Amino acid sequence: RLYTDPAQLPIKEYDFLVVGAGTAGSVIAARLSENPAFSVLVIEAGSSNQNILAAEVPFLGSTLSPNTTVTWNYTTTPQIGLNNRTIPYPRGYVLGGSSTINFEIWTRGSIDDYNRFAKVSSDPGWSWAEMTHYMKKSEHLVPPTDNRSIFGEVDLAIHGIKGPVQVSLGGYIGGVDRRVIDTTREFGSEFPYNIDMNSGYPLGIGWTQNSVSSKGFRSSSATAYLTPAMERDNLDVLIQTRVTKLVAVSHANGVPTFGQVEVAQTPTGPRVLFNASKEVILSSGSINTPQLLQLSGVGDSALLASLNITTILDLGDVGKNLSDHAFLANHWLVNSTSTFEAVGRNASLAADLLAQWNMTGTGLFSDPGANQIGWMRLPSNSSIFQQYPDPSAGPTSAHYEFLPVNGFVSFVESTPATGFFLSIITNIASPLSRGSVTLASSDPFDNPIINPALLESPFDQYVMVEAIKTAKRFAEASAWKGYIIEAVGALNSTTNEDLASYARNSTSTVFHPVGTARMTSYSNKDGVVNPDLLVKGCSGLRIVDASVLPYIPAAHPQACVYALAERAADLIKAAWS
Ligand SMILES: Cc1cc2nc3c(=O)[nH]c(=O)nc-3n(C[C@H](O)[C@H](O)[C@H](O)COP(=O)(O)OP(=O)(O)OC[C@H]3O[C@@H](n4cnc5c(N)ncnc54)[C@H](O)[C@@H]3O)c2cc1C
Repeated sequence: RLYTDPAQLPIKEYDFLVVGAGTAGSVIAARLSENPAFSVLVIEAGSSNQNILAAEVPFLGSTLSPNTTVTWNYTTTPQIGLNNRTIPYPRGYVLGGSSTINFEIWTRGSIDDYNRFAKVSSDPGWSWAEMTHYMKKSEHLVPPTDNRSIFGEVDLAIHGIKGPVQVSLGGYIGGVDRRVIDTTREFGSEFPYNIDMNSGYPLGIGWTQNSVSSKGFRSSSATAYLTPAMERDNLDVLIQTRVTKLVAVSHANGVPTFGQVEVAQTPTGPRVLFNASKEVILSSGSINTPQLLQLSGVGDSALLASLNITTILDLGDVGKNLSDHAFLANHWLVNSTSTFEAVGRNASLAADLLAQWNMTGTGLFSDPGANQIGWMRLPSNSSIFQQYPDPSAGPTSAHYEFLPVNGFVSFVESTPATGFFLSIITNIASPLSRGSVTLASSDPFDNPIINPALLESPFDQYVMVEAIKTAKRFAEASAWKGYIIEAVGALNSTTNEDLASYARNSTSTVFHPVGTARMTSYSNKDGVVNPDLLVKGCSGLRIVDASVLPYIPAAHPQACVYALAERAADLIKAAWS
């Protein structure tokens, strides 16, 4: 059942308390409540996901960020790698968390990404071979909204067909799609066609899969997992309520046991306590999970002391190791009048597209907007490897990503009033830079200090310059002749130095922070959680969200987070069966 006020809840003790009904938290709440013997309360700071049109219409998803009522309106610290610019840093503040506001791209990552998780945790359960079960368990591959034949655009054999999240190919083909595919034919050695980047071998260019249903709706962890589970008597969902502290209820031989959370609805509102008889499961995401740990006395004791917070558990890695994907949209002026600008500048066309979506769930608005993705590596003899170690997980993991879009995309500048555009977005897929999340104060309603360290490492700057040069080569294929008019602005630069300067001026993020409560092996004293995701050095507290990933996958991470949460649910069920 859904509650909006902690005072309404009939009971104050549950077997499991889940902090955050986001991507991972909703999976955990839904899977644990499958066992009627378990009672589960999930507490979400944000609002319900119901009746939010832009959270349903795939094409409108990007309008939910930043600075809306469904996002945590965070901003980064001045970024050294970005000429000291600050960047908006939204996270979902709503049931479903970031899966309700994200751009719906569905990529699993590579074999090497998962095998590295298994290696650093000494747990083969996190390997690609073992995790494919959970990837399939979370997804249901469905036809695209245009119902076209997807033969040759996806490998049906590798996908789940019964999972909660509906996954489909973009349902509106037009614009630049054919030109992108034609480029893979003409320049096949540099840009090989990849029939399915979710096979574990993502390198090359292929069709994007999205968390979008066959009826043209966003499929989020709220719609796919939480809402159906809320009919159960043993699952309660409390929204508009922030967990302000995790409380240790006992100590034995220096080991604290967590079993209580404190919640509040406003900074000065009453504090209410809930008890967990089995576990508290922290699923607040890569920013709020380390924030809440630190507020609760779990973290670097020197930092906590400086904020007058008593250390309960000295874990120096809390909030460290923040890894994110730097994002740069490169623009070309094109000879077309049917790019996304046509919709942005024509209210009656937008209204018609919305009406089409409303009536039939089809058309441009049923498509998130980027129908192909490319994953690329630097050549293995790149000079940069003489100075820096290769941060990628292995030869199947990309160093950078390509995202061609039929219009002007930017998180840094607004769309020009005239002209029609092609964007080829270049993202750093395997960054070397590492940032942090630290408390600004001991007030749980204060925003934490977020430093994703975008392009801070010279390695990442080098990769971005190589990615831009590759995008320019891509745009030279004959498929673009007569279509592309010219590159826009500093993209025209020809020296590495000028391209690096352009990158520092124009890069932002694709909003993929992970790693701030990283998983390590049982024998490793560093790290925050063990391979079973229990917090080191205490009992009763587990973390299940993107913060535990020790490295960022070379992929948009939601599919990885769903699979992680599915396995975590099995681990928790097994621990308490
Ligand atoms: C704008 C944007 C676009 C993105 N696009 C893509 C994409 O296209 N493809 C992709 O794969 N990934 C994308 N991502 C990333 C992806 O969505 C996230 O990596 C993933 O959803 C993270 O899941 P999570 O469970 O760790 O955290 P979240 O889903 O963010 O869940 C955390 C939840 O905890 C709640 N919470 C936090 N603190 C508290 C507290 N103190 N008390 C109670 N509740 C709390 C939050 O409100 C939230 O609901 C995008 C992210 C953003 C923000």
